[in-house]
Amino acid sequence: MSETKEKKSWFGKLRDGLKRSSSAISSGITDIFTKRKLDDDVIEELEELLISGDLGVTTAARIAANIAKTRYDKEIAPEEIRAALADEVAAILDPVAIPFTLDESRKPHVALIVGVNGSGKTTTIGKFAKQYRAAGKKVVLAAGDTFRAAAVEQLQVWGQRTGCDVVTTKVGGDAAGLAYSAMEKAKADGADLLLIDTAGRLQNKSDLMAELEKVLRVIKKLDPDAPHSCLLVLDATTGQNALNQVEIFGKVCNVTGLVMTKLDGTARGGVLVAIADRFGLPVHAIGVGEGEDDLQPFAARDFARALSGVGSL
Ligand SMILES: Nc1nc2c(ncn2[C@@H]2O[C@H](COP(=O)(O)OP(=O)(O)OP(=O)(O)O)[C@@H](O)[C@H]2O)c(=O)[nH]1
Repeated sequence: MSETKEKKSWFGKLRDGLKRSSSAISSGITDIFTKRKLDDDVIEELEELLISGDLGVTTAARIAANIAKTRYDKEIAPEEIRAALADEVAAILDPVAIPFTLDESRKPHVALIVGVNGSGKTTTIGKFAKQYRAAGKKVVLAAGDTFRAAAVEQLQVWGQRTGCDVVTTKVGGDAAGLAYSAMEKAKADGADLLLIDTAGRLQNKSDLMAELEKVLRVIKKLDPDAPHSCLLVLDATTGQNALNQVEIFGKVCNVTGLVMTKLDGTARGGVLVAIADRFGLPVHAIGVGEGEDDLQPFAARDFARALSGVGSL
């Protein structure tokens, strides 16, 4: 496939995935801006539209004000507003669109994957494993969500599918001990990347903190610089709650980057803009489906255009 065709199909997929997020914003813009001058009422309506699209109160207000700056008191076509919105959103997202990179000097590069239950951690690990295996890297997976037998099995399936060894322990086993064994194995095998799955139990915060802290302590015994990455996986469908998750996990571990999953079929994709604006953490990748190829590097401008409904009419 040519590069342009590949890019186009990826943009098409992103646009389709974000359809529910973008159609409300896009048709809302048409409703607000058809045959009306951009005055204070219109600015307020635009702001409300962006808030309902999960962009967050502060971010929505700033974007609406920026768009109004050079257009006040003029009749503006909806397409121009959509394009201006895409520019504003891209300006927020551009600085955080940073791909996940493997530190080749580490053997292994240790990445801890955190996030609440069901956010898509295991699936994301599988998708990353596939990408790095395809690039010829040796990858080891650690089934650190020892509480759920299904989570361990799910990771084993990904291991088989991608040709990666999976380190497991018995159900209910010690997650920190498991992480230690996985690191020993990854080191002995000369692995390039160790992806450690963790249990996500936000409803029981103190337990979660204690367990993650223990995992971190134990990993550092084998490599004081590890984990070299701590990736927080966020489920886009949780909307504004994702902001709390960034705060809570940020208190437990030094989150180095974000992956946002389930951007397909949610109307809440705008939350990524609110998160980028508030925390400025790198967004490495986004998930737009359950399949193994549905994890894509985060492309700020494409996302901004898809979310704003540019090019979809
Ligand atoms: N539509 C869609 N589904 C996804 C995506 N990523 C993950 N899923 C699905 O979300 C569900 C939960 O994903 P998991 O990877 O099991 O989530 P987890 O965070 O490991 O969950 P626990 O093991 O319960 O902590 C699964 O059914 C996945 O197939 C995505 O980008 N889009």
